[in-house]
Amino acid sequence: MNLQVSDKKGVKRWERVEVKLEDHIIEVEPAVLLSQGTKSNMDSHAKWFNDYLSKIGMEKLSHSKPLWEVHVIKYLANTTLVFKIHHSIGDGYTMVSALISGLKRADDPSLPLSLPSLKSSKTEPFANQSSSLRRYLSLSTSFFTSLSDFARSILRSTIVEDHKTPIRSGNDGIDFGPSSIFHITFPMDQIRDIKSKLGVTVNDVITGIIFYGIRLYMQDIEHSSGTKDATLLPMLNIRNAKGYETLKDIEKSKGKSSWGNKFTYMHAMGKHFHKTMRNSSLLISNLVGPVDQLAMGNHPIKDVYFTLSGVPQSVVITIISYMGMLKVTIRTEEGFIDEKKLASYFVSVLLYVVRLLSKKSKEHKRLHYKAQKMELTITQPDDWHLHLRDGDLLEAVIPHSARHFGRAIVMPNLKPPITSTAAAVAYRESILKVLPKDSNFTPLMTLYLTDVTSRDEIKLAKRSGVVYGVKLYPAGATTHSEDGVTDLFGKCFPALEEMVEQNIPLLVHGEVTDPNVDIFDREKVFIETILKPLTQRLPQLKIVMEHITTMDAVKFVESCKEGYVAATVTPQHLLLNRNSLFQGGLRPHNYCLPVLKREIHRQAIVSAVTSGSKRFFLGTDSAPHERRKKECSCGCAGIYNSPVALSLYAKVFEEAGALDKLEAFTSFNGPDFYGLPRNTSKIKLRKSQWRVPESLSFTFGEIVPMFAGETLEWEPSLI
Ligand SMILES: NC(=O)N[C@@H](CC(=O)O)C(=O)O
Repeated sequence: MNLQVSDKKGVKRWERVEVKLEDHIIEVEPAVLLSQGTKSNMDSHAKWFNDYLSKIGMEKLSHSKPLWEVHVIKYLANTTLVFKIHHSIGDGYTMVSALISGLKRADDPSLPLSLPSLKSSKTEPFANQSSSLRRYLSLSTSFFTSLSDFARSILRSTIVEDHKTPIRSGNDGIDFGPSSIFHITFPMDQIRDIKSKLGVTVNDVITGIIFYGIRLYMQDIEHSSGTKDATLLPMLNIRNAKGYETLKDIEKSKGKSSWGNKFTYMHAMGKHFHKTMRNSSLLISNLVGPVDQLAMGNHPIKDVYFTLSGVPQSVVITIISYMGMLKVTIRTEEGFIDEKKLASYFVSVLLYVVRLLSKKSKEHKRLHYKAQKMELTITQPDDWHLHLRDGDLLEAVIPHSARHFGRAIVMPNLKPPITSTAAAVAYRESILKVLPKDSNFTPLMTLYLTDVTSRDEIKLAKRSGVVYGVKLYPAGATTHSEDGVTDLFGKCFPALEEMVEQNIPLLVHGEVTDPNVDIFDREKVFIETILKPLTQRLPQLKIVMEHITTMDAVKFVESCKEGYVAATVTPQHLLLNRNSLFQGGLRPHNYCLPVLKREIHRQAIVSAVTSGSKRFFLGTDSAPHERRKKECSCGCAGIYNSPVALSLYAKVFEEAGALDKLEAFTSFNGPDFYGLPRNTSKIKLRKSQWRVPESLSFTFGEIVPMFAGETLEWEPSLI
């Protein structure tokens, strides 16, 4: 082993020295520290381990001995080895080769290791299309893959410094400052599937996902950062090796790859490189690891990852594949990055790409279907979230729902609210009384949950046969929610337990009411602080998360057990983003609660409903308010969409190339979740243009419908 020494003239050279193992092997006993552990040993170990990595990352290797250390950490039955190796000894490829040389396959030590392919695939269904996704993914790496481009980028960032952004603090001393490390794991199959569909490389896919995720994160933290300079420095495997070589082969240079730090060698401007790193925002490095499980002696290796320390960036991303999984390790400057949020963007982007591609492949089949089908016949839909109001307003709006929908879950937020079964029965009578003649429309009633709703009331509701859900309005969240819940986990808990017994779903307006929480974050915070604990405490409770508006809600619903948690989705949250509130001026008729969100959230919801998942179904949240109550200094929240809802849902599914999924969303998933029979009658959606009226006039005043004055393409009619 060599040690770097300087002679009298200060010239540096390597000198061979004897290795004293005891100077390099450091045994650590975290168990001692764990005696002061907090809530659970596992958590405190993870925290301890993170801090330990941060600490050893901050310590420079001693130059009085060869520049490597192995830290041996024993925790319960597991042993973790941390190899800390100076970059002058070798680059990642060399080091992993060296490591692998001493290891064998866990299943059969006599078999050679297999590596996944890095090359772009031959099967490229979308490769000939000018797919923007493909261009985007390959652009993000090919930008750097030619040496001249890379050199130019190095020169550029040697001189020009990136802006300070949510991913670049620009602080001095990040290199050896404290850091946090966290991981995300992606299945390689998913990455490979994207790679072959787009005809790009695995590197393209990974870097594309990370680059896009980073941009979304930046914009989320500070919207204006979307236009700021942020240079991504990918240090991808440039050896193009077909497989890992043994240490001996590399040493004898028998192999195609030579020992050493290839990365620094390739970029002859090594001395500029540190500056380049300092001026740029993000470093990504990836390695291909073996597909098979490795073993050290008789001990199978569960997990492998690597990271870089002494790097002057606030975010360093290192990636290695192992046993069919891609382990992404994200090392961040401590206290500067919201790592959970960053990780959730990477996951969301991956899911988004997967969905988009699966839709695209189905689109091929559907093109024919779409061209031919100028008329769709589907089972009559139901509306699983509807405000019918009472009195004149009820009489005015009921024909619009009754015309096309078979049933509707009728919201109880009247003045006063429908808090008892007796009130629900009476409200139902008044709805039936004003139904248009010959209408088969069936109102499904709901109770308004309050802090005093009793177990007996829930039992009565079930026995009545007309109540199908209990609505949770957090007090003060939306229109007529003043009498809503203030103590869900306390005063309301017996009623919730009874709902489990009676198999009555809880219908949730999912927003916190804390005025200190930004209005655009209220759904997300509600999920974290209310819904997640609720599903943990009452896993058998059926929950419908009403009118979801965010990617977070999609992820939450998808993470829950199917059949227990579902969501309704409105036309406005599928078609509009928050820009629609301010287009050319304030747009009160696009104001509803939960308020419209960013485009990325809209896209996530569209992907979710058009994916064919059974967890999402139609709920218009059609909420009529008189024009004068919307166009005033403090306008009501609520969009009136009953007359246009079906046309708009059809538009969304058509644009997503998913018309074949429309019927399940409008007519199957809802009754299946509620345990009710599907409708037997049919409706027709004809592709013909019709104009939405500017407003609807009644004796008491006007209501402005959603998309007033606009032309829509799908026209529904009962058969
Ligand atoms: N959606 C709305 O913005 N308003 C609804 C109540 C609700 O569902 O939040 C209403 O009753 O007006």
